[in-house]
Amino acid sequence: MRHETLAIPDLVLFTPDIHGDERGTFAETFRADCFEAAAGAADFVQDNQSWSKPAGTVRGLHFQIAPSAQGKLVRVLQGAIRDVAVDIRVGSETYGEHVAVELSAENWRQLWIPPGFAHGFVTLEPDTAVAYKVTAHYDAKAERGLAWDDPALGIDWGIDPGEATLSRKDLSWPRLADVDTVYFRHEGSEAVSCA
Ligand SMILES: Cc1cn([C@H]2C[C@H](O)[C@@H](COP(=O)(O)OP(=O)(O)O[C@H]3O[C@@H](C)C(=O)[C@@H](O)[C@H]3O)O2)c(=O)[nH]c1=O
Repeated sequence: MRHETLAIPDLVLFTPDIHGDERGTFAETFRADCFEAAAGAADFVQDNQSWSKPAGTVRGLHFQIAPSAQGKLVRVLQGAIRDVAVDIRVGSETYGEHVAVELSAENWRQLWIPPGFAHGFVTLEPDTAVAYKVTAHYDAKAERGLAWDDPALGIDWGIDPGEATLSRKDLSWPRLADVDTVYFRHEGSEAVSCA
């Protein structure tokens, strides 16, 4: 399992080693020891999976607030996504900035998004299945979101906004500047190397 930190260093991109033979492929998709060495300890308590029919489906931008704040380890089982994490930790040098990474069934990559980020993705292919582990249970009362097309966030989703497929809920989230509650504060953290 290889890993790299991204432009916002608390985000970690993992790439499993793929073993191929005449039958197909094998990969370790999660190693607690490697994860902890790269990103710090996390207690995953729930696995989620979504399937999106049309390409151009946008889910997000989502986060849960305390006491149900979630870290998420995201990967793609089928198809491809542009996965986006927005830093919403007040006091962070990268507050309001985001990282976008392509995750696909083909590249096997996984993105670790710790608590303190809003998360969303757009599907780049029809019939895309996304799986992710989370560090806190689903808590509908703690669900919050940001407008996916907030111009201040400057996210390039790679699609014509008129062609995006979104849930009604995801069309109603506020822009970041209109959120006047501090949900997360930045507390410095440091990624260490995976053995
Ligand atoms: C997220 C979630 C949803 N649900 C239910 C609520 C609802 O009836 C249905 C669909 O929920 P949503 O519309 O929120 O699903 P979705 O838009 O796919 O939500 C997900 O989006 C991505 C971007 C994330 O980051 C996730 O954490 C999660 O928020 O599933 C659960 O039962 N458990 C869960 O953990």
